[in-house]
Amino acid sequence: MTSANSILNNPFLNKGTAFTLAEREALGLVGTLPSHVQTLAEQATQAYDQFQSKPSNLEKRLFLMTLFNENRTLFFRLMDAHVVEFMPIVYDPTVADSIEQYSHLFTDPQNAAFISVDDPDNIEAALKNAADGRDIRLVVVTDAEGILGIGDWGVNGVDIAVGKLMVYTAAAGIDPAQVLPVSIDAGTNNQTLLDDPLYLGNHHQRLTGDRYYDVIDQFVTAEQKLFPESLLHWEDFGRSNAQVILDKYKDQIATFNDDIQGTGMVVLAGILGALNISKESIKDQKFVTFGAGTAGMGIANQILDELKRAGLSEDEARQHFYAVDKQGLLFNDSPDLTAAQKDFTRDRSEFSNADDLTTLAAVVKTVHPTVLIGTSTQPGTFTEDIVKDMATHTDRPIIFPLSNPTKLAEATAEDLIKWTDGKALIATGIPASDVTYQGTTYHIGQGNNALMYPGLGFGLIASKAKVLNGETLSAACHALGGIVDTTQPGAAVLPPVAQLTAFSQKLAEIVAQSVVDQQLNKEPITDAKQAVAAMKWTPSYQDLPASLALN
Ligand SMILES: NC(=O)c1ccc[n+]([C@@H]2O[C@H](COP(=O)([O-])OP(=O)(O)OC[C@H]3O[C@@H](n4cnc5c(N)ncnc54)[C@H](O)[C@@H]3O)[C@@H](O)[C@H]2O)c1
Ligand SMILES: O=C(O)C[C@H](O)C(=O)O
Ligand SMILES: [Mn+2]
Repeated sequence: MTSANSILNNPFLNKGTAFTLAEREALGLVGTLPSHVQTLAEQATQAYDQFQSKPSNLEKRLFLMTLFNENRTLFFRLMDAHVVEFMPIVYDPTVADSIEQYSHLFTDPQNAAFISVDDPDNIEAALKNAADGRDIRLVVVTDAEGILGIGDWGVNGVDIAVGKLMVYTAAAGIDPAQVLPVSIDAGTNNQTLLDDPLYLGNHHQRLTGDRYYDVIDQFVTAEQKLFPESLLHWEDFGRSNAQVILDKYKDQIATFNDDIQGTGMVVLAGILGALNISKESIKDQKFVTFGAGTAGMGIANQILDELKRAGLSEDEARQHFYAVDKQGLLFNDSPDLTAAQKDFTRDRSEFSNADDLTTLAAVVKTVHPTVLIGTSTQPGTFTEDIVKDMATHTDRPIIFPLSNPTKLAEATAEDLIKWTDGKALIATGIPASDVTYQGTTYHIGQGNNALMYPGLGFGLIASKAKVLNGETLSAACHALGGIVDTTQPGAAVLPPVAQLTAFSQKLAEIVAQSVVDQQLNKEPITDAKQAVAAMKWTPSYQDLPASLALN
């Protein structure tokens, strides 16, 4: 006989006060709940009132996480109704605050799997125990070396995996019982954590080199063995590991790196949206990527792919890029280039002032970019001078300050609109309010991979994709075209988060169709759209089998 507590404490089964009298009778719950039976809608109203009474975003998040820990159906019902309001609370930017304080605020492991590099023999056991018999189709894993732009947060970073998965369910409708957040605790180089007696992770420096990659490999092997139908999503790994890991597994299994590919997709989709507004061709653009790290180079590669699809040769396409990092413009003789950066360097002989190109200001002044992307983690670096300089050489400058969270953004949307007299076509990493300037209201798209990865991932899972390739990524980037009415003055370059559910569904269908068209599905599928519809979970209470009481 299952005890009342094992049902009430199981967030995938629990209905709380919504258990009917008959269910209470059948499941051994009589007398364990107040008498009045509520509907899900009534529970949602009560919970939303409590949510609103919380004084800060972090407290709002803690309240929502309590609900999430207790009752997934109720949590997602509420998120469904308030997605625009909840996104910045459960996800970026408030998730950054919760990560920084994770060890001090800890109350619940949230059904995540915690893998320690000090205990490699138990990797499979950790995944199995955390899954607890659930049919896992989606794993988000982080080692938290590069959380957003706030650096190394060790085991605290598990919250980003939990947060990304919340967005997956809210946006695309993956069943929350089919997902697994995973933390790989490889140690941390964050001295504050190492010095903190309450820090919940391994108190030692990060494991590196072959021993680290061996742990990653053991994790992938166990993950694929236990959950052969799952998609593996990598999040916030460090710059020196993210691309290496992706390259190792991308042709073997269904996997993607969100910071590289998810970000590349949302930026290309945003640029396509911007070019729809300006009526320009992508072949006429000059791209400066400021912050040539994991995201910056993922973006450059996705745009490069688009230029080649538009008919440019590899060499011609590469001429459109100027990658800027700490050293300034990256040249083929710059020291300390990463493997990804080497593909996007310039030759000093192209510039009479090559030695002066050590700052973003000098690069913009010399190159006259039409598109400026920020993934540098350096706040305020898109200065008024730089932006005004850019705007004197192009009619509709495309400017995406994408560094997260809020405190790290290269510029605010409001300043960019003001400095360019309303000409800039903008997307920001975190949500930005509308900007009203000289009688026009400008809507600001959120250039965050959250617009893309739920639909991408769901489409791959629903179509049982063997791998994700460039063809499918490209199809997904073009999927959002037409959703925004770009003829409206002040139109955003990307669709609003308010439509997240609708466009994630469309994206998933396009991704699944691309997989099926290329015969990359592991099992036969006759109708990709139908496969997506069949996989979709909605937050409503299901009848619990009476057999639960007899287990
Ligand atoms: N909006 C989105 O969807 C999205 C997606 C991914 C990453 N990001 C943001 O982009 C930022 C970078 O993330 P990442 O994963 O690429 O990290 P990363 O560490 O791989 O890359 C950051 C790069 O910026 C460079 N940099 C640091 N200081 C600089 C300076 N003063 N001038 C020029 N370059 C400098 C670093 O050398 C590094 O190459 C983060 O803030 C992250 O939140 C946003
Ligand atoms: O997590 C986000 O908000 C986007 C992105 O993956 C990031 O690392 O900043
Ligand atoms: Mn990320």
